[in-house]
Amino acid sequence: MAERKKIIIDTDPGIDDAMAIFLALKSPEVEVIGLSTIYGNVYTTLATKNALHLLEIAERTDIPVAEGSHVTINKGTKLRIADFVHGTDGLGNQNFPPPKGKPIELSAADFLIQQANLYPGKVTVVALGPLTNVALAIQSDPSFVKNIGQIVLLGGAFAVNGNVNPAAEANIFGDPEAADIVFTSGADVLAVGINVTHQVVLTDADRDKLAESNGKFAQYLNKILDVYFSYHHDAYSTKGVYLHDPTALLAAVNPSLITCTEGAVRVQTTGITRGLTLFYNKQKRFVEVTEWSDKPSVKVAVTVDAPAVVKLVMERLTHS
Ligand SMILES: O=c1[nH]cnc2c1ncn2[C@@H]1O[C@H](CO)[C@@H](O)[C@H]1O
Repeated sequence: MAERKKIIIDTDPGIDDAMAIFLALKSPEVEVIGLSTIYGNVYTTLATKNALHLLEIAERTDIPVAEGSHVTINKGTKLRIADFVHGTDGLGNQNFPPPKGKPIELSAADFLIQQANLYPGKVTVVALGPLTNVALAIQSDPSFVKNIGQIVLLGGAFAVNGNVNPAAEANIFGDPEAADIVFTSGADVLAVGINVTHQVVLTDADRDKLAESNGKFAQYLNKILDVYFSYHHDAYSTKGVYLHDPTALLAAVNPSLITCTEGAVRVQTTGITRGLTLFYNKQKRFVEVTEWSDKPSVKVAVTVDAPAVVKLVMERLTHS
């Protein structure tokens, strides 16, 4: 059997994060070597508690959790927390007991650096929240960009409206400066934006199937999904929920589920379009030097085999 891809999930759990984490643990193609935490759907302290809790539910307390930044890369403390999407506890207002485990001593950024150094070119970071930890790793270790295998990130709204406002998607909006550092770093980056994840819908009928399954993960997710479904029913006119984090995770597990284009991405950091991701396809040679001119290319997902993603999510989460 081929060597399993080592992944670290940088996460802000979060209902769809919980799905992605369980999915990763049920994916034989990958080995989860750690979770690192970040604010976004919840504050970082709660993200760490939730990450530990989810590993306890999965009986995988052998996997280390590294706590990430509590502030943005520019030390900003006015964070935008999406508790209205995930519940105040981030996990569908279920009042789970606190986890028994503790995070490791290393910070998330130092953990990412350590693991990239330990397995050069072999570690994929699947970043499911704002990109502060990844940007900190890039800033504090000049060899991180070379040592990290790939950064697969859920973020951006490429040529479509955002979900925070018409310009910005939530993870990029959470720390636009960090996102711009990651996109322009020269690392092997694959961005999966909401232009793609909005095509991947878990329907009410799928959820009924989860409810009927005796699987441990299916039962757990069925409970926490209520809040996520209500939010989607209110905010969008879809009959179901968007599978943001599971889609990004599966793009890392099996890249053939998506197609990509390549070019330079910059992030707007000021004004009413703060958090906007702007992709340049490098087709036209502009007369002027632009803010994109000398920037390395990244991959941006453009299509997804949505039925295949939903099928994998259902299969792997029901048979547990
Ligand atoms: O309307 C929203 N506002 C803020 N965050 C959202 C919204 N919808 C989903 N997410 C969360 O942000 C990421 C995708 O952008 C996902 O992690 C999702 O859970």
